[in-house]
Amino acid sequence: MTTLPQHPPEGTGRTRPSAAVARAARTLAAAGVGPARVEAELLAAYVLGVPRGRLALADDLNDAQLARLDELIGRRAGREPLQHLTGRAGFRHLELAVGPGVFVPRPETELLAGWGVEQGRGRPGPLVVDLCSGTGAIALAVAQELPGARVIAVERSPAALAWLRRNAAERAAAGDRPIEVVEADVTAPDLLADLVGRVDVLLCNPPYVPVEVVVPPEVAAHDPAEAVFGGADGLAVIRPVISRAAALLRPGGVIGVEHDETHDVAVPALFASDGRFEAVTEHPDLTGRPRYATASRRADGQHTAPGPAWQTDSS
Ligand SMILES: C[S@@+](CC[C@H](N)C(=O)[O-])C[C@H]1O[C@@H](n2cnc3c(N)ncnc32)[C@H](O)[C@@H]1O
Repeated sequence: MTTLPQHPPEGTGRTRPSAAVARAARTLAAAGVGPARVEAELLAAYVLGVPRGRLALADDLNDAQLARLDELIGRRAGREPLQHLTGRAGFRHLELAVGPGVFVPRPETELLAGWGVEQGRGRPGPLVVDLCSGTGAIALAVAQELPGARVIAVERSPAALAWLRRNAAERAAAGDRPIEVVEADVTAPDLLADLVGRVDVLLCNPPYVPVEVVVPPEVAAHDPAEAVFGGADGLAVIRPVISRAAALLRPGGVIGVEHDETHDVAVPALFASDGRFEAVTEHPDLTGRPRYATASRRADGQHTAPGPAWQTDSS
């Protein structure tokens, strides 16, 4: 006969992970935070120091661990971002350090980074620039997935730069090719002056939410405003970035810019009307919402008359 292990009930110094997770999930669900079960599991796994997938096999929580989980669940119910509680955010194959003062990288941006990686393949020793780099998510993903690339990350915020430098150092210590960090305003007309006509792939996830838009509490209270809001129409950073990209890119070089889901016409139109780009394409994210626009610097390096045409990537 098989004897099942007996687990003591809560209040006796040990609590089964399943019981702790169930209670935590109820608290999060009541606060309207979610997916409650997933987040409860992630925080319980964090407290126990195990991967989420090993939670069912983990030891019971002792009183100190249970108290720690209760504290974290309370803060999450108060809308502190999950990634600030654990101090890490997953992005493609990376685990980045995050916290107050820096924008938490979002899953939808993984698509733009992946597009950049694909564009860099086949170009010998490509020069890749990540504007508005934040944690360095895009730059570091490219550096990891394109080991032959020279990658430059540009950021203005001192607080974000501290996280960016920390992540860059962590990844270099882990063996990835080091990236170069530049402190600069991406809207400056002379941005990266020594790279004019030399950049192969330029990627940018700028602040793009129109200032009047009401954002969720996690974003309003914990993402820096300068990382989120892009002026009255949301295009205040994108406009100068597109113009400067036309100077920085080599003929045939490419650019990808993430944008607000309401800008599926406005951003392609900015590329088309500049006259120095071709192959302007709008891309959806995994939920089907318009998410980023891409374009290629005209191979002849010349201007065209402003053109109206762009396409939508429906693949
Ligand atoms: C939406 S966050 C993107 C961060 C990161 N690239 C990512 O995808 O997670 C935008 C970033 O741009 C930075 N930023 C905003 N305006 C800037 C400017 N004019 N020059 C340089 N960086 C700027 C913010 O500090 C923030 O880190």
